[in-house]
Amino acid sequence: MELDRKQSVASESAVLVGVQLSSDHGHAGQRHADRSYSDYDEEHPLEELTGLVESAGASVVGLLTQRRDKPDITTYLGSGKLEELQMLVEATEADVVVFDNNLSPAQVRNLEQALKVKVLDRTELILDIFSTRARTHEARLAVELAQLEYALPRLKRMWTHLSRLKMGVGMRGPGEKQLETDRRLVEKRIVDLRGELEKIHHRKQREVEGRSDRMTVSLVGYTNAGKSTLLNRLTDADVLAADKLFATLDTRTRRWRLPGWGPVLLSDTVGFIRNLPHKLIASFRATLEEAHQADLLLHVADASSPAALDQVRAVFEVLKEIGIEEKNCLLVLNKSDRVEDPNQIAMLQDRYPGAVAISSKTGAGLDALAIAVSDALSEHFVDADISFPVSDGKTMDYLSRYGEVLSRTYDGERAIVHCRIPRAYLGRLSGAEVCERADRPGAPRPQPDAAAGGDRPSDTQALDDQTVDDVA
Ligand SMILES: Nc1nc2c(ncn2[C@@H]2O[C@H](COP(=O)(O)OP(=O)(O)OP(=O)(O)O)[C@@H](O)[C@H]2O)c(=O)[nH]1
Ligand SMILES: [Mg+2]
Repeated sequence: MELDRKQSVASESAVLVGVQLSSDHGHAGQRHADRSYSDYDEEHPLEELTGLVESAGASVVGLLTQRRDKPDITTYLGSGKLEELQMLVEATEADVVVFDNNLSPAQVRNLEQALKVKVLDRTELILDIFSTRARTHEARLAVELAQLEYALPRLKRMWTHLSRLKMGVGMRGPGEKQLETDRRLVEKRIVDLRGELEKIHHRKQREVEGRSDRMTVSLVGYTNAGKSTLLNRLTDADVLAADKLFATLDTRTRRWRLPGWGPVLLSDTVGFIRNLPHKLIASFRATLEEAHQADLLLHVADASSPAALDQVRAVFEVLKEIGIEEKNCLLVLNKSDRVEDPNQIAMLQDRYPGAVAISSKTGAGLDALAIAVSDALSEHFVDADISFPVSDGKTMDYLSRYGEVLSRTYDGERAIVHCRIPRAYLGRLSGAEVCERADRPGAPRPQPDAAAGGDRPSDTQALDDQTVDDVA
């Protein structure tokens, strides 16, 4: 069933509204739904919303902000501010008003009546962006579920929309009976979608578990931080990276040959955002399965953003919400080439010791990143001499494919291969003798880049990168 929601904002002109609430107001019920503003927001209150609106294909023609203790129950804004907004909408001939806050169905209805244009809140805007980006079957189902769950309490309003559009103002809307039928249809579809997504999630769980003998690293982070660009850079993948919020909605996994260690699996994931609607996170559970089961999370942050600290915090919050905050996690400060304030990186590293500064664009810092990842994963690897009959070509192939072969010697009929390989892979070797080296010197150090800010480690260049899981 397709809901004719008419909520897409593509190619429309938008006025943006942000209401800054005192952070400690005790307005139960609405408190959690509202986004909390930070110091950064006070300076650039609508910058992120502008990015979202532009990513949705609309253009911003006006901005309006207000500070309030708590939202007005009928229109969110105070009455004086609402008049100001009416004038702004008229003057700019805007098609739509987008709120940075989350609105109740009644508030949207009242605002639309007063303003005579479509009104969207932050969640609806994010859902709109997601719906235009979803490519895979799974992502489409996840978005549809989130949209319907959002729409259910708002069905009446949608009908009002349709009646205005199709029958003209003043015509009678649908009867209660029609509304009830629709509500039941939507509820049924929600149940079906949940069931279908649950099945996909189980399938995905088994799929990811099936790879549990491989080292897996997941890229997570704020939307637009550069996760896909980093994946592309490290693995020669061809994943869409774009200066848009929520460019990636589907997980991709590629093989990354970690210099000195051998290949690990690297996965891209959907970006996070402050106050990501809870239902949306739940719908994308299957997509986040990789991150759930990863041996290491690379938390990619845009270090050049003035909001970097807030964004890092927001990502940690979402990780907590989806139950994976305790994971082994390495913070990656990306876009170092664009950082203007020389203290910015130091400030972030001070706050998050061990964070690695890189540029996915120029390749600077990728050697240090490889070392940090090797260090973080080193407990999972063995450094060993593996001996097997010379005639056993299969074992040789296996070691070259899954490990990092450092030397090969022969002793009569036996080959002895010095190799670094994930410990879990050893179980697959039959007929080979494994002698672990006790004096393992920690994680191996790849050669430093020739020039600072130069190219990525040469070891990653001549790879047989392989698509492990292309869900497109
Ligand atoms: N200057 C600079 N730009 C970068 C760097 N890394 C990524 N970008 C740019 O940042 C934008 C976003 O990059 P993506 O890789 O799509 O970001 P993402 O984290 O995958 O974003 P979503 O999929 O939307 O969550 C693109 O325009 C990239 O070219 C970097 O190191 N330096
Ligand atoms: Mg991406």
